[in-house]
Amino acid sequence: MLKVDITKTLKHFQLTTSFTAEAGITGIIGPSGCGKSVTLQSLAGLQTPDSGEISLNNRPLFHSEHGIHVKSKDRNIGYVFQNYALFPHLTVEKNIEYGLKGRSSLEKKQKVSSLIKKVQLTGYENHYPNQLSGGQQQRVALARTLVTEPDLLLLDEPFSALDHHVKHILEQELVSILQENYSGIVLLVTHNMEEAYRLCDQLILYDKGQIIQSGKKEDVFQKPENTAAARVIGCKNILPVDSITKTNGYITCRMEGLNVKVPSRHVSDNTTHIGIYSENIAFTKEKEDADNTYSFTINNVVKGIHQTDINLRLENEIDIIASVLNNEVDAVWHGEAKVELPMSQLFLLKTTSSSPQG
Ligand SMILES: Nc1ncnc2c1ncn2[C@@H]1O[C@H](COP(=O)(O)OP(=O)(O)OP(=O)(O)O)[C@@H](O)[C@H]1O
Repeated sequence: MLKVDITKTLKHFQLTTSFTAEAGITGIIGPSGCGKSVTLQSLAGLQTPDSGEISLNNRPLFHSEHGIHVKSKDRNIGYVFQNYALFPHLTVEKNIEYGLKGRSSLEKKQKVSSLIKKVQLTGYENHYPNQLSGGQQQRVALARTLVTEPDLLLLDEPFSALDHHVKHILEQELVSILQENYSGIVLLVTHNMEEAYRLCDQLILYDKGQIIQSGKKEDVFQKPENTAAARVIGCKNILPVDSITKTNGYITCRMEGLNVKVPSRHVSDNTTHIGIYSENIAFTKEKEDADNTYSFTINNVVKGIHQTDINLRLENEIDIIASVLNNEVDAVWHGEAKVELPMSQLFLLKTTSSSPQG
């Protein structure tokens, strides 16, 4: 198990992070510059926290009070960087072999050739990095790390340098390479929500150097707890609540004169906002006076390849964004539909100290 509890003063804020991670893929997600890479670098021993402790499988790697700071090379942690950082003057084989310095020639040969097979680079042993595609370079970087049999594998935006169309394939490749060849702990840094959801088991959400939520990925995406977490996971509608009334079985949130009903099991004393994914907003003709159903006008429409974002103004002048499939846009535009905020899709949020109001 990895245990982390560290602080480090950065340029614009203090990184204060405390979490544990077990075997499987744990994703660290958050906006650009929120401290994700500094966290990985601190684990790898490339940056030194100001205080706190880090241990891996009960072995202390860093402890500010006990003066422990295990050198980077002695931590048994593998690190795959954003740009793979392969040695340009070394062949695929030599790049992978690099991590095995000091081992016998026979061991090196066996381990390298086994890894080359596993990451499907047979035939490329004598190629140089600039003769490989982005995906092949990524596999060399992964092989170079896995060959050292690390206890912890750090992946910092491993897909950011790749074209969109190969990303999906390589993601699945990465998952199957890891499933077949690695049983340790993986920390994956990304700011791509879809990627995080597809690849990770557990998630840690960051904002300005703080953990704002963590847990099983399904829970984090389905039940964001605060406005900052909702923003990080890509919720486009985070609406301020003026007051809350509890009634039997549900609560009523008042927003600028509009009543929104929410199941009471979600209630929390310090709720400040309601959130709903734009994809979960519904349009309805039948339920004229149904709960959470409102008239609207359309402010503007942004058409994507498959999906359109419709910026709506509700009857009380609150603006929300609804995402609909392109072939459903006409029905919304020309119909006499009302917009519905389905009760089961709403979540109540509190404001965290690190998240801006509104
Ligand atoms: N040693 C350091 N001392 C002070 N500030 C630092 C140090 N290292 C990094 N920073 C700053 O800390 C902030 C967080 O950087 P970090 O690279 O961890 O962000 P990130 O979340 O990984 O961002 P991105 O997603 O863009 O890679 C940045 O403003 C960076 O300039």
